[in-house]
Amino acid sequence: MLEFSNVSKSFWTGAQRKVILDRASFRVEIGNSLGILAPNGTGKTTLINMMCGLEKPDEGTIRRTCRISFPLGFMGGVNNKHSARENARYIARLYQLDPDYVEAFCRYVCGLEEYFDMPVGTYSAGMRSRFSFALLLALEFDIYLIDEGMPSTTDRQFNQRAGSILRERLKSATVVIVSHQASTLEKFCNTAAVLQDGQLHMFDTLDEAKRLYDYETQS
Ligand SMILES: Nc1ncnc2c1ncn2[C@@H]1O[C@H](COP(=O)(O)OP(=O)(O)OP(=O)(O)O)[C@@H](O)[C@H]1O
Repeated sequence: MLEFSNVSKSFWTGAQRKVILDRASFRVEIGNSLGILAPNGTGKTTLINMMCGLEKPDEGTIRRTCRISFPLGFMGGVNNKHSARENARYIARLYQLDPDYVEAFCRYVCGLEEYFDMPVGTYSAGMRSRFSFALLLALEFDIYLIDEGMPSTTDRQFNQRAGSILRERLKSATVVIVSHQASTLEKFCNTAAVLQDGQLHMFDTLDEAKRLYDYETQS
């Protein structure tokens, strides 16, 4: 379970205070995937970062009673000077997993061939996103955090391989996706919310959330 209680977060821009969350309370239960709709620039990334602990709230408490992933695409834990192989083995040790397994899994999923043994700093953006996606799938979490949908890579084989592993994983895992468009949430979420003026409005269905979101973004 992931729980926000009276959480507030804002940024001072020099000219004004940008409010992201204003005493927001909500809970994500395991088995109940949540999609959050919010327009660009309103705080989706900040919210996801608070969920996994990359960003601290100004006030309130965030309780995590299960394994919560880093956001899909996050490369903060990856060292560019080291190869995917070295990074995969190092991160496996941090998570107390078998380095041989994590290395073999990532090598198979991301299909980087000889680049898997070359420094991550030499990778293209698409190769980096394949590696970070493979790493996320190798680590097994209870709740997966996804910012704006899947990484878009042009490698069809990778998309098929990673997509089918993710679909399998999501049968037993829970996902929180933040996006500015409802179509990204449709495939994965049972419940939905709209982030608006610092409040997270929760709905039982995506259709209900869409009605508020469409009304707000079109008015
Ligand atoms: N450290 C910071 N200092 C000041 N302002 C910040 C900081 N981090 C984020 N912001 C501002 O807070 C707002 C929300 O940022 P955030 O990246 O969470 O939004 P987002 O909804 O994910 O945006 P996008 O959809 O464009 O990716 C933006 O206006 C951003 O400029």
